[in-house]
Amino acid sequence: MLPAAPTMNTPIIVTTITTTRDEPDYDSSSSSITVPESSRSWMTNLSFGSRRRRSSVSVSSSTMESPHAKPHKANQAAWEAMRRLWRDKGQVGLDHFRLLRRLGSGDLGNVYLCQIRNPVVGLPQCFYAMKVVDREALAIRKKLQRAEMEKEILAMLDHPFLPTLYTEFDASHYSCLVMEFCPGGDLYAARQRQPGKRFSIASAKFYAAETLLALEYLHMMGIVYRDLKPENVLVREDGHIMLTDFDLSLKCDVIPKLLRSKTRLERSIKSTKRSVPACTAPMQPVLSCFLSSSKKKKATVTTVIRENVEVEENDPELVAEPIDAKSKSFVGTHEYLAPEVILGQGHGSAVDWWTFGVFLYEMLYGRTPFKGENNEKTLVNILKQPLSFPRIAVSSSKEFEEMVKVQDLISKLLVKNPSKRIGSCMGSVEIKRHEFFKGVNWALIRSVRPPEVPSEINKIRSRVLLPKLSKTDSDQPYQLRSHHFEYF
Ligand SMILES: Nc1ncnc2c1ncn2[C@@H]1O[C@H](COP(=O)(O)OP(=O)(O)OP(=O)(O)O)[C@@H](O)[C@H]1O
Repeated sequence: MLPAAPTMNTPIIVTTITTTRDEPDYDSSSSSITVPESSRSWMTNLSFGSRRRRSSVSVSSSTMESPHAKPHKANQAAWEAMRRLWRDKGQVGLDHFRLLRRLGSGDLGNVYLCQIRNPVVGLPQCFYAMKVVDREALAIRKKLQRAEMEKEILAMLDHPFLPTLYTEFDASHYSCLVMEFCPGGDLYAARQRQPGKRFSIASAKFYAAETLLALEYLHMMGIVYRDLKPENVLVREDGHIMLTDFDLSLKCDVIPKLLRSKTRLERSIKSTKRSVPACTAPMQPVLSCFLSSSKKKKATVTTVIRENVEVEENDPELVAEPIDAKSKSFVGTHEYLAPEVILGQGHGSAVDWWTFGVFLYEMLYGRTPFKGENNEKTLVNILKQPLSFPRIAVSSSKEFEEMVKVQDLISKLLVKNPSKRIGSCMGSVEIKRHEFFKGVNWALIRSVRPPEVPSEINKIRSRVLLPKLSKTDSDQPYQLRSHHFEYF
């Protein structure tokens, strides 16, 4: 039977019992939890097995003392300002920041726009996004470990399309995470602004390509994201994307593999007999360059070569996909849930390729593929309904060809059986090779001009016209209490 489906604006009460492993510790004390609806996101987890407690990562010491820990950000003014603040003050706390506006609220806490209180001489005044979570409140709601998992994951990340955690500290019973600020809103809002509330194929391809690279990196780090949707893809100042919100992510071990194309020997064997699938890699490297900084050793790839296999490699490919990850948690957003998540039979990294298909579909068609009249019907549709595409007008034969290609890719992503889904075997490599992405320069995509660069007006709006912190704000649960407003 399907789990109880929540309706909009009502709390979700779910009483599913299952066992999990590799979970970031959700509530295990009760078989029934109430999850307030937050945006379109919801989550339930009911873990009764043994769970590993994860210790919180001290970003303050790991990243700030070592500015090279985030090489992609090393030249950023925002990073440099934070590094100098740390160096000058010896530690960073809430009173070093001026909180300007509330940017948004989620299930775990509030996110504020902020600046360093005393500008660092010689550097531009930078904006930051500070996520503030009330640890005491989260502990009562059995969600503290979700917040800790998010912090742990954020501390690991160093990628152009993922958030940088500049610093973190505690203030009383609040945990504060200082991250990159994205002034361009999210892709859900951006889609609403498009003609017909749909992105053009070119725009969808751009956003999908950048999102794919972010997911690829996460998988290499052993992180199954599990909550892809346009609302979680933010737009940076330069128009490129930043995937955010890691509180539903699953962190697990990943053993990277180096796949090579067929050798002469294998090709001759194949001509007489069907060979093994490509994902049964004959070589298994131990890769350390993708490990978190705390585990980082030398960035080396050691290749273990299977005996009796001819060593002639043509363009070997690295595949680091947490294929063996297994979770039975019921997490995600209704319209984006993968069939295996709904069935509770255990899911792994292939859920991200399913959600990637839904994401691509929504960007192009302005709605998700299996949406029903209510959440329960949506879940039934996901399990039973065949995929279909609405007819939309195309203006040229080139656009028609592109539409055929993207539909083919979506059809391969939205395969209900996860083991037959594109990406489930070799991860992002398979998807990047699809005809739809032909011509995408993956290495230089950061230099491509994005479909929309948030205009100066938008930037000013998001900085100046966002709702001011009000009495109502201060009265809401899980916010900084009034005596903390002196910091604003
Ligand atoms: N770096 C950022 N720059 C700008 N706005 C942000 C940033 N991070 C978060 N926000 C805004 O704050 C809102 C809440 O943030 P976030 O989704 O991280 O909170 P959450 O508690 O994890 O939410 P959820 O309930 O979806 O899990 C987002 O919807 C977004 O609008």
